[in-house]
Amino acid sequence: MPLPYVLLSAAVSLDGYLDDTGPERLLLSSPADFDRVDEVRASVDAILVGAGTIRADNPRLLVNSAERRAARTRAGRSECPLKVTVTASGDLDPAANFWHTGGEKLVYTTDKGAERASGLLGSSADVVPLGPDLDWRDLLEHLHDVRGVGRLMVEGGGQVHTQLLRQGLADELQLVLAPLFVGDPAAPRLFGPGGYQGGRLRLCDTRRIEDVVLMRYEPTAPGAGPVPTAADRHWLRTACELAALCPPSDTAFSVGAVVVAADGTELARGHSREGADPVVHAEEAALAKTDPADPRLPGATVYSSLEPCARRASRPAPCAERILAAGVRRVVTAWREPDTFVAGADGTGVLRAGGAQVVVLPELEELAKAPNAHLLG
Ligand SMILES: NC(=O)C1=CN([C@@H]2O[C@H](COP(=O)(O)OP(=O)(O)OC[C@H]3O[C@@H](n4cnc5c(N)ncnc54)[C@H](OP(=O)(O)O)[C@@H]3O)[C@@H](O)[C@H]2O)C=CC1
Ligand SMILES: Nc1c(N[C@@H]2O[C@H](COP(=O)(O)O)[C@@H](O)[C@H]2O)[nH]c(=O)[nH]c1=O
Repeated sequence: MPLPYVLLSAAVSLDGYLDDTGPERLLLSSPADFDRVDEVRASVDAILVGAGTIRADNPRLLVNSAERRAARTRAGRSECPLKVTVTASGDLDPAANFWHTGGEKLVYTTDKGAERASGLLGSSADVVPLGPDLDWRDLLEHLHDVRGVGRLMVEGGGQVHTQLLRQGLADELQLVLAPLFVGDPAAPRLFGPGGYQGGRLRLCDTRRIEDVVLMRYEPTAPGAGPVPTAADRHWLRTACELAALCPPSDTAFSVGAVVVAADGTELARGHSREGADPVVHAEEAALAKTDPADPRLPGATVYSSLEPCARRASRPAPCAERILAAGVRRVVTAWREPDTFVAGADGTGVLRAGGAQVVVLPELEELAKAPNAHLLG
């Protein structure tokens, strides 16, 4: 199911704290950085904070620039993004600024929390119970499907950021490092203890903004099971984009593939008809660049814009078999093979019979098909 693009935004001290324990919100960003945050707010459909941040900061979470609000209105959007919070207790102060500024407000909670939140807030917000416990994926699906949110900015606090990152639901982290120390172990930290992705995140961008530094990171570690993560979507999109590099053909699909280790390290990438080989397939080209003895292959994921082939005339081994032979046991793809060249090709079936897991992301199917439009009639 498609989910919103989830952008985590936070500012931290040099010792990793989000705030101090004083009554006022600690300003970690510089003035120009707060303006950057305002620009990001103006670009999104919704902003989410945890109930802890509403209690601690009493935020308004508005687009502060009149020009940016006007630009949103001109584009047919609401002046300010939808404001969203999460609570299990339902214990929300009805006098908080959150409810009395900006446009629509939405509270995600549990069945139990909903009674309390609805009683306290009345008509100030839509209260949506998500069952006995709050599942983040359900929340994001609801935001996407019911509220039409394509891009979500999450402005903390630490509990919320930690859960979204650990559950593989964050597409991007925009982190600002501020040149000051908090030094109080009772203060809230950005990320709490627990299991995170192995390996390193990808550093996409850094920017000096007055005396703070903005770092943009993307999680890279593939998901571990049948449920796709934000990193899975990222890598599959990369595979789909690689297909644009294929020399054109009227007799074969244009496909891109990437092989990624469990810690998010890219092992190889390839595309159809790469180099001087007029018949090579994307997965075959990518796997040819890996070392068959690489101990990371059994834990790796192959991303392929089109389902790996099950039969082919041009070479003895189809890609589904090559993937199994390489020891890879997880494949993520956007598009099941149509009957255009091979009737009833079922690479997914071959892979599953060989013990590999195949995850299909239909939301990227159109992107995978785009360089093949001339073949699809
Ligand atoms: N420097 C920065 O960029 C930022 C700093 N901050 C700081 O962070 C601090 C607040 O962070 P923190 O204390 O971690 O609080 P959070 O804002 O992360 O909110 C935590 C609360 O959200 C609700 N919640 C979280 N996860 C779930 C779930 N899975 N199901 C249901 N409800 C859930 C709970 O509410 P309930 O208790 O009602 O059940 C929980 O207590 C403040 O001091 C604030 O100033 C915040 C944002 C940005
Ligand atoms: N302190 C801090 C942030 N805090 C965030 O800003 C929110 C308040 O925004 P507003 O309602 O516009 O005043 C607050 O609830 C929290 O999410 N953000 C940052 O980029 N940098 C900072 O240093």
